[in-house]
Amino acid sequence: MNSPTHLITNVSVLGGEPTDLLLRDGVVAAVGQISIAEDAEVVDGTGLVALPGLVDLHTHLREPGREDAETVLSGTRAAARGGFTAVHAMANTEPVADTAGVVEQVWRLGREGGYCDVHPVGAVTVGLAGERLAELGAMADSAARVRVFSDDGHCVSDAVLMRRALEYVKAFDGVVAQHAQEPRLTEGAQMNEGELSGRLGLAGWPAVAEEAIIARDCLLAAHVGSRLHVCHVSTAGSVEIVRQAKEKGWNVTAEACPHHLLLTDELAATYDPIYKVNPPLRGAADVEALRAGLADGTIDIVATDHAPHPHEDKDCEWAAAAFGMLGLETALSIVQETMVDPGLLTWEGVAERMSYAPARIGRVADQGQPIVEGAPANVVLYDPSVRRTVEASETASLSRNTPYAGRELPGRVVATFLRGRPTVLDGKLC
Ligand SMILES: NC(=O)N[C@@H](CC(=O)O)C(=O)O
Ligand SMILES: [Zn+2]
Ligand SMILES: [Zn+2]
Repeated sequence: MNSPTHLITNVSVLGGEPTDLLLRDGVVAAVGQISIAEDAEVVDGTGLVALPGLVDLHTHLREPGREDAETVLSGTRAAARGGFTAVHAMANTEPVADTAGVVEQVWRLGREGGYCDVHPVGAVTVGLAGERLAELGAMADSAARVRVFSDDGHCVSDAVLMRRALEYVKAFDGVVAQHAQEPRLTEGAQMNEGELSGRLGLAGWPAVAEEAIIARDCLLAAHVGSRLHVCHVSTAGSVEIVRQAKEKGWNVTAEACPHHLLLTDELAATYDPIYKVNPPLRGAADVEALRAGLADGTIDIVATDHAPHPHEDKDCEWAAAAFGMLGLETALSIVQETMVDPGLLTWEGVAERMSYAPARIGRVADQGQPIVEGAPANVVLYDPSVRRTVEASETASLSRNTPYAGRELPGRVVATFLRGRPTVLDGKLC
């Protein structure tokens, strides 16, 4: 696609001294003092931070099957508004993304939309049923070039299947992304297990149900010499297990979600299912451990777990409501609030955890690169100085289940460029 040349003036690349950026023919054509570029559209970058296009390793797009909740198009528009230039689309669609045909369909829809690259995640087991391995090799060899495999929404709880999946993906340098939830320990679980779940009369989801699977999978990954990625780490104990695995040199990576960096289980006391998510919101000590783990690199990345649900699946009593919350359009603001503003992460650190590292883990070759001459022009312009009140109705998502409605958050995505083409300008979708 031919895109106009853009000259971004006086912008701070990753928090550095203000400079100019020329985006031409899909690449960063020049960085530095740029005096003239007659053919360029000028974007005033004063006060803005330029970051590499964000890469999400964990997004639910709901197409095929639940197009009432989200489509590839609506979800990638929300992604662009959040500063993302690539997302990994989770496999728990209807039908499940467990064949080359389905992953190619999702990949193609992403290309047609043009808002954000879509890298489909392949299911580990047929139908997410946890019984037989899906055709991992065929998905890897397909046009979608799948490298991340996950039964997310479900845990691959059978240790033999998990071992086989870890062994199988080595052939094409893939990774198994585990939704760590021991099923027997979480039957009927509704919220974090603790004093509060007892008081509220909601069945508890204990930390050990997450930690036991993470510990097992780290051991399995080490045993077969494969790559493991841990989805949505939510407890202090999980951070500790991942830290130990890394100290042993095992090939384990982990993600934290914005909501687990900000919100705690006390919100369940509202009985408002907007706060119902899997894994559940945990305690303040867990939030603190996640932030510290993300700061020191134990937790490699931030992933949104953007999980759209239509109002009929959320506007009901807590026990009947679906698990999950929106995340793409607020992720960067929450990372600013919880990590950058308190001094736990620099903008350089944000680029690592929201762009470079997720692209590396997902083996996305053409994204997650520093903003230097010759690099693909995947760039976000972000204004960290403003504050805004989140309005659920303003989302580009087809669903409205943001837990931040009415909350004031810092920062705003001003522009997003995908290979030099603006997907967002002046804060508006192009
Ligand atoms: N996170 C959630 O609460 N829900 C996700 C599934 C998942 O990520 O496990 C969904 O698909 O809705
Ligand atoms: Zn999950
Ligand atoms: Zn998920």
